[in-house]
Amino acid sequence: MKGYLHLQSGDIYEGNWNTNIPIQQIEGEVVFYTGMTGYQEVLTDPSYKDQIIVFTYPLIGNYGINEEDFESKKPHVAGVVVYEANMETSHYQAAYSLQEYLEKWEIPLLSHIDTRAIVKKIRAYGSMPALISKKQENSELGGQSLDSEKVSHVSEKLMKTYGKGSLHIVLIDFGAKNSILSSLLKRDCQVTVVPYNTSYKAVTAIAPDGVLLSNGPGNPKQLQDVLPTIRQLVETYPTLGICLGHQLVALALGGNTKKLLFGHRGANHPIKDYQKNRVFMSSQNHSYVVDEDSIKGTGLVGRFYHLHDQSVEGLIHKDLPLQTVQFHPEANPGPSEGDYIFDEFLQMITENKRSAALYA
Ligand SMILES: NC(=O)CC[C@H](N)C(=O)O
Repeated sequence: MKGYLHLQSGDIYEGNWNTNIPIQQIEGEVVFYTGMTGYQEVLTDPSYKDQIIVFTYPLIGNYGINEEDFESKKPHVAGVVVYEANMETSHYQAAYSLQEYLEKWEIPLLSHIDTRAIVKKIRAYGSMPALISKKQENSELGGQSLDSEKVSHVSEKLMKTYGKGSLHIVLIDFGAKNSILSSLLKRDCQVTVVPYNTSYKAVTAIAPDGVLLSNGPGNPKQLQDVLPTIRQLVETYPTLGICLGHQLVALALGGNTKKLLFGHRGANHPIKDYQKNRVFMSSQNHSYVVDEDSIKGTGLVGRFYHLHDQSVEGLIHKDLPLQTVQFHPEANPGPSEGDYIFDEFLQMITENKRSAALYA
């Protein structure tokens, strides 16, 4: 049957409604992802919560969905728009086709939509509220607040410890991707994942060697309540902030964030690391960025910048063992060239322990 994508700009795109689900219509913020592969990781990355994702690569679903590459327990996107959806799969690990997986979770999949036209629209007007509907007329857009707080819906509710490694990291879960946990576990860490609103006192009771603030959905300014805790944590423990975690560190130390017109979502975003004087490709998924002018006087200094728009892609601190990145060093999907950030984080912790022992 036919299905329609209604944009807030008034444009309506006709395509095929592929999923056999009871839902007639869903609302979300429409954004686009430019990577050729990695749709399984994108669908299950909690940072995409409530977004309608347009895949720009024209053939999605070829290798199906497997049991291994999930970034969380379920998909978080509101809806999926593609040009051609492969309804069969061709991969020895495939457990579901794209269509079967989205049906299981009652997520609409629209295909044969002119995705290039939509991307041009989003690039001109920005990411905007949209509807996927079985109806062509009468779109009622904007009923649900798209800027609502989303982290509390995706963060784990209970603490849990993984691994037996030599350094103990507290991973604050704002909607963390599994790959962040596995990036630490494979580097000989023990990791305690804690809910996003865990108090400073509760973290100190765990006595970790370092703290990692995870990625997560929505506008960082919706999370004012956690900023005092983050400030205390970065003043106490070596800290790494990834994506939303990076934005929250900037806010906690007095900086500001702003929304990009259409964000960065893809697997080939070029970053310059001014400390190492090198350029590498990164995996990205964000709408918000730290405002460069706002970090003056906070102690934070820009280290990584995006080569397309010169936006801030990572910070270090003048005095504290604190580092943050806007891109995804854990990748998945995407190139893993930025994964030296995890090695630097663990090195920072080891050095911090050494100097603490020296002055004890
Ligand atoms: N991947 C993330 O952590 C995204 C951070 C934030 N929700 C943004 O869109 O900018």
